[in-house]
Formats: sequence, C-alpha cells, structure tokens
Amino acid sequence: MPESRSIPPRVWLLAALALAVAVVVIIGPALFDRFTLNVLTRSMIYAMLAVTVDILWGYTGILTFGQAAFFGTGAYASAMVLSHLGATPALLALALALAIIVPILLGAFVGWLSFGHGSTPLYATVISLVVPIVVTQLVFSGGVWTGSSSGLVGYSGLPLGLQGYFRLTGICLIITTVIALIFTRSDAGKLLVAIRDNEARCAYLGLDPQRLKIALTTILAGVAGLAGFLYANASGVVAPENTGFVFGTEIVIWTALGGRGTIIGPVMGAIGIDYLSAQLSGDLPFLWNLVVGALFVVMIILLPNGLAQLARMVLPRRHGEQASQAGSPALAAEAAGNGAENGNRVLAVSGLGKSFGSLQVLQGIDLDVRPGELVSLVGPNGAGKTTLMRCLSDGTEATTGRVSIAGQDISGMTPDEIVALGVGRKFQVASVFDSLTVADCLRMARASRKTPSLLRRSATLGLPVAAADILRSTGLDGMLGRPVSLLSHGQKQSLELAMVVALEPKLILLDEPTAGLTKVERTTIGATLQKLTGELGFAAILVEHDLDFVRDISTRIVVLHQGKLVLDGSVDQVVNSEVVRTIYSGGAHA
Ligand SMILES: Nc1ncnc2c1ncn2[C@@H]1O[C@H](COP(=O)(O)OP(=O)(O)OP(=O)(O)O)[C@@H](O)[C@H]1O
Repeated sequence: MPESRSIPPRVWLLAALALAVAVVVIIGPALFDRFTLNVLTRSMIYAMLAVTVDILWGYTGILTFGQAAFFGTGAYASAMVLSHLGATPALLALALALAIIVPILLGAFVGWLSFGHGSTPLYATVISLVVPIVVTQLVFSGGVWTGSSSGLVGYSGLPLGLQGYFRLTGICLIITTVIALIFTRSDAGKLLVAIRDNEARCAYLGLDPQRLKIALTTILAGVAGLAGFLYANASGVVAPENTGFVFGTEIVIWTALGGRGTIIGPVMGAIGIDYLSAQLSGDLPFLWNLVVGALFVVMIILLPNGLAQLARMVLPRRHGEQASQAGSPALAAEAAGNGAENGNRVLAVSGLGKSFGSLQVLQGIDLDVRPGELVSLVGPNGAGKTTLMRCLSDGTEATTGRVSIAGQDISGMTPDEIVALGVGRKFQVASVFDSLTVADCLRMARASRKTPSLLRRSATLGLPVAAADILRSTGLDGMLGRPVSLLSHGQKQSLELAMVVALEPKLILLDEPTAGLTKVERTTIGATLQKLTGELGFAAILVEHDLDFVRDISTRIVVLHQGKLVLDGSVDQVVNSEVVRTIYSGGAHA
C-alpha cells in the first residue's frame, strides 16, 4: 500500500528556486538592459544544451562532445528555411519541425554508430568528436545554402523582439530543466545511473543498455535541435562555430564546472560562465580568456564536483540511517512462477567447446540440469568453470557445441535475450549498482518485466516471494533505502542473489557466491540455495571451491579438469571418487 510521505525540504527549496527563476523570466525585461537581455537569452539556450550533456555524461556516463553538432544542425535547418523560403507562420512551423526532426535522425544514426556494435565508451566519445567536425565541414561546403564560412544572417524569424525571446527562452529552459529533474529522479531515470555504474549487470538483468543509449542520444539530439531553433531565431545569425567540437567542449566544461549529475548545477554553470565571459570580453578584451581560465583552475581545485558542491554544503541533507529510512519503499510480494515445469530439462549442453586462439579451454562438455537440482561445478583453478558459466549465459561465447535453455538453442543470443529465456547469473565479485539504493537495484532487476515510471518514484517495491524471502533472511529488508556503497561485502553478495532471483529465472548460475563471506553468511546463503531449489523448484549451477559447503547442499556434483568434464554424479559418488582425490592432490589427469 502506498505510504504517505512528507515533502523533503530539498524539494521545497528547488520549487522556490524554480518560482524565483520564473519571476525573473517574467520581470527580467523590465530590469535588464539590452546587452544583458541578449547575453542571458543566449546563456539560457546554452543551459538547455548543458542539461542534455548532463543527462548523457553526468547520469549515463557517456562523455559526449557531439551535442554541438545537433544544436548546429537544428540552428542551420531553421536558418536555411527562413533564409531561402521565408518566415510565414507555416514556414516557421516547418523550420521548427525540421530543427527537431533532422537532429533526431542524425542522433539516431550517431547513436547506432556509437553503441550499436558493442563499442567501447572511448569509441563513442571519439565518434562524438568526429560528428561536429563532419557537420562543420558540410556547412563549409554548403555554398549559398549554408552561407559557407560566413554562415547565414539577415533572415526574419519569430516576431517576438528582444524581450519576447528572453521570455520564450526562459520558459523553454524552465520546462527542459523541470522535465529533466523529474525524469532523472524517477524510477526510469535510475536506469541511466545503473548503465553508468555497471552496464554488464544491466544486460544480465535482461535490459538492453545499447538500445537505451541509442534512444537517449536520439531524444536529446532533438532537444539540442530545439535549442538550435531558438538560437537561430533569437540571434538572427548562424555560423560554422555553432556546430564545431570547440563549442561541444565548452558545453562539457560548463557541465563539469556546474556539477555533473545534478541538472541544476550545469544550468547554473552554463548561464554563469557564459554571462561572465560576455561581461569580461567587453571590459577586458585582451585578458578575459586568461581570467576565465584561471577561474576554471581555482574552481577545479576548490570545488572538484562543481558549483553544485557549494549548494550541497548549504542545503539540508539526510545522512546514513535517516536517508535509509526516509527513502525506504514498502516491500510488496508479487505472484511469480517457481522454477520450471518438473521433469523437463532446463539446461541441455552437448559437445560444448571454447578456445581462445590456440588455447582450448573447454572441450566436449555434455551436461543436463533439471528443475529442483542444485548442481555444483568443482575443479581446480583454471579448470574452465567460469568460462563454462559464460558460455551458458552468453550465446556468442561457445566455439563449438550446442546449449539449450528450456528447449531453445541459445547460439548467437545476447545475455539479455538469454535472461528472457529464464537464466539468472550471479558473478564471482558481487555485481550490483554502487550509486543506487538497495531498493533501486532490485527495481532494476524487475525493469525488464515491469516498465519503470518515467515520472515518479514508486512508494512500493514489488518482488517475487522468493526474492523477498532472501531480503528477510539476510536482513536487507530493513535497508531498502540504504545506498549500496554502504553495504558490507556479504550484504552485496546477498543483494545480488536477490536481484537474480527477482528475475524469476528457471536456472540460476552462481559463481562462488560465498567467496569472502563469514561462516554465518555462508550458512544463510547455503540455506537460501537449498530452499530455492528443493522447495521452490529452481534449477541452479554453483561454482564453488569449498567442498564441505558443496557436500552439504548439492544434489549432484560435476567435476571439471583441464577443460573436460571428468565426473558427473551424486554427492557420495563424487566425494568418494579416486579421480577427485587425484585431481585435488595435484595429480595429472588427461
Ligand atoms: N579471455 C581469455 N583469454 C585467454 N584465456 C582465457 C580467457 N579467459 C579465461 N582464459 C583461460 O581459460 C582457462 C580457464 O579459466 P577459467 O577462469 O574459466 O577457470 P576457472 O576454473 O573458473 O578458474 P578459477 O577457479 O581460478 O576461477 C584459464 O587457463 C584461463 O587463463
């Protein structure tokens, strides 16, 4: 049931700030001279761009210099319509539509180029540097259409006048900022932070980070295009510099100095620095660059997290337990399927092989797992256990052979597609989201089943009973609002297990889930695994070095040695086997 919550002081302060800005936007034209109005109009347009960079870089971890290209494309699309066709109401509407649509199309292409082929973050950043260069070159070679190096000037735009542009820009900035604040604080907004923290974990929760990043790049290109439309109209001139990577770098600097990952910080950074630069360039024409440069250095030394750090010192903040309690959602049980249908094989592996170049790491692996079985995979270091787990959870890993999950061949499938078939994987080192709370991590695990809200934070956390049980037995149910960075190693391991179970998998892959845990924590995890398999019908494969632990909880044990499956039998058969004794005493076995 949703609980009633009082509105935190920070929200009141932000609302008061938004109101104050709205008042300034309305009465500003009566207060400021022409120069100030002109500069502030431009600064507010730049602030809209800084918001887009903050969402991409500050929240999602995509360092981009490419927003200038989308801004310039929007500005040029508008200016070309207004210059060459005219400024009737219909053509103004066309200019606005093209200013948004052309950058969106370009953004979708750039997003696909940057993220569509399993690219690295560095690759995406390099593309974001190249795109503004390409767009600038296109502008230079556009002849009379783009005005080449002179740009376009002297066209008519929206009939608003200086004051009207100031107000329109102010309203657009407030709307952009409020939407960005609502989105980044919503359940869906936490997905961005999850991608920034741990993209691999997102994929293994059944999410598609590549597609999300392409969508984000596309939408934010449209916002940058809208800012370009405002700029082309308000300034009455567009030039190649508006599309270049130098401008793209400036937006990144404003975002960094304002405080990335805060939205308000980059808005303040862009307005403050652009306005200050305009003032200084008038009063100190030869010195202003030096003064601004020195200011940057001082700020970076004193306030490495930007201007927003100052605000954090002033605004009341909740700490530790207080934050834990205030941000805690109520736990709600959701009906979920348990494991798989009895009797059917959840996993069927035949002739599986994996090699890295000439190194054959796995060969001829045959293995079946049925619902309710807890199969332990043991073997000395380097035997190939983790490699086998990778081949079961990523269809692009195996070199030869066939792996089927619930009857479906997984070859060529990506981890998120395999999660949808019913596989949950727990990694050797706890793979969670350090910047999120416990509840947010668990919400990410449910995000592939239940689309998170774009507008609000849920007051409840719906989880399958099995996942909620893990939280209760490990005490995590009392820490739902706690940041994951404050959890102990054992608590992170338990949280990751709860996240995997929240996926409602048929098969759970666990790579040394008890590594580094205390005896009590190991006992708790062992009991949890036995309950999940024995009572609830999940199938599980457990990689484990502790043979006593394995003996206590397994239904079957499989032994890997030098990439081959040398034994597959009951606990007694394996524990009393001569082969196992030989392997663990260091004896060779081919
Ligand atoms: N990306 C890789 N490139 C080359 N060789 C690799 C790669 N990954 C693993 N190997 C090699 O494959 C072999 C099996 O490694 P794997 O990590 O699967 O063993 P393991 O049984 O899980 O060992 P441990 O118990 O120490 O975790 C090792 O010889 C390892 O060096």
